[in-house]
Amino acid sequence: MKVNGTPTRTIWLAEDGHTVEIIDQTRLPHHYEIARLASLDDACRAIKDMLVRGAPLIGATAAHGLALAMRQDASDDGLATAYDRLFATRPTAVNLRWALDDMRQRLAPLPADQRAGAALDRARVICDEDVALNEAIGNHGLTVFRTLWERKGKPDRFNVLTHCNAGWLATVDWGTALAPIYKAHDAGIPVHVWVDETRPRNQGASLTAWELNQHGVPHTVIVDNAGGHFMQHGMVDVCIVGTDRTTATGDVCNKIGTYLKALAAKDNGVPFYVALPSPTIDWTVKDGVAEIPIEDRGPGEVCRLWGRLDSGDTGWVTVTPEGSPAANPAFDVTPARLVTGLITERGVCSASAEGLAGLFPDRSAAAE
Ligand SMILES: CSC[C@H]1O[C@H](OP(=O)(O)O)[C@H](O)[C@@H]1O
Repeated sequence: MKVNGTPTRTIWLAEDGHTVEIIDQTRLPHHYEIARLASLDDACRAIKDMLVRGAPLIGATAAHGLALAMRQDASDDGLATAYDRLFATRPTAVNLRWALDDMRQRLAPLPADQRAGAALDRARVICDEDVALNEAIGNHGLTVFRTLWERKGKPDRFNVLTHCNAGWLATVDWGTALAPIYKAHDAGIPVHVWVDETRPRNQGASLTAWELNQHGVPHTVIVDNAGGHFMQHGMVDVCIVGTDRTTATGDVCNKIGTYLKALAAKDNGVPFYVALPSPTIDWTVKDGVAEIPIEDRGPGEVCRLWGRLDSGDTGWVTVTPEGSPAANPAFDVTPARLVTGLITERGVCSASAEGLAGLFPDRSAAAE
């Protein structure tokens, strides 16, 4: 996508041909800053501290982290250590495991002196494939949105509600849940987006709103608790979210609060779609609530907010009393029964084992 009219991605190879540059998402929306990753340590910190975030981008950054690690220590021990350190950064997004497993199985058979080059080549392919997957999701999602909009008589405003940030900032480019929004907007469908702020890290207020501003998409930032109210009043035509891990049976793990949005959508007859690139499917898991590890990011994100102060400086504000405990599960699981459909790069299917097996017979069979 574009930033101030200039095409860009969220992660790219620096001019030196081996270090990596990223958009530092902890500084948005008030500062657009580029950070450089030159080592395995840099890549681990970028993922853990959420300079980069979003399941596909976490995977892409981990792939580049392995490539940086192979320049430092391409031995078998070096590969194992890099895999383990990157894997330990964040537990929920399955793209992290997918990318690390993909890289390891390609690097392990190689002589140590070939690993750094091969890792960089593969990391580039993972990034390019992510862009293609997401644009395909955008195209399939456009068809869903156009059908819904036409069924409503082509109103002069087509209201889409989204949670967290599953835009191009969560991927290498295009995004997943926002890709259909961009495609619909560009196709002339009068999209308006209700942007859930998404406490505690405010990925919606800080990142989705920033993205939509950059692309000129009409939107309104709302508190997380307002979505059900707008649905009750007929002001939401469709919900679309991303996912960090979707099970082989269609249970969807996503940012905390997604489950509550899906419950409200079900209660109000609002279609609830999930944008799902196939590397985010965990074919080894069937019961999302029981089996998906939910990251706990600690009380600090609940007790403090980062933003621009009235003075114009940016900084932290504490919003809870000293000594009040806080709980901070970063994700929840929406059962498949609450999901209208999964929008994948291969098309749209029901949130079910049959639906996913129908689109991905090769992957489903391999997981049996
Ligand atoms: C397209 S994946 C986006 C996904 O990742 C976000 O989590 P985080 O910002 O903590 O990495 C959120 O769950 C989004 O839906």
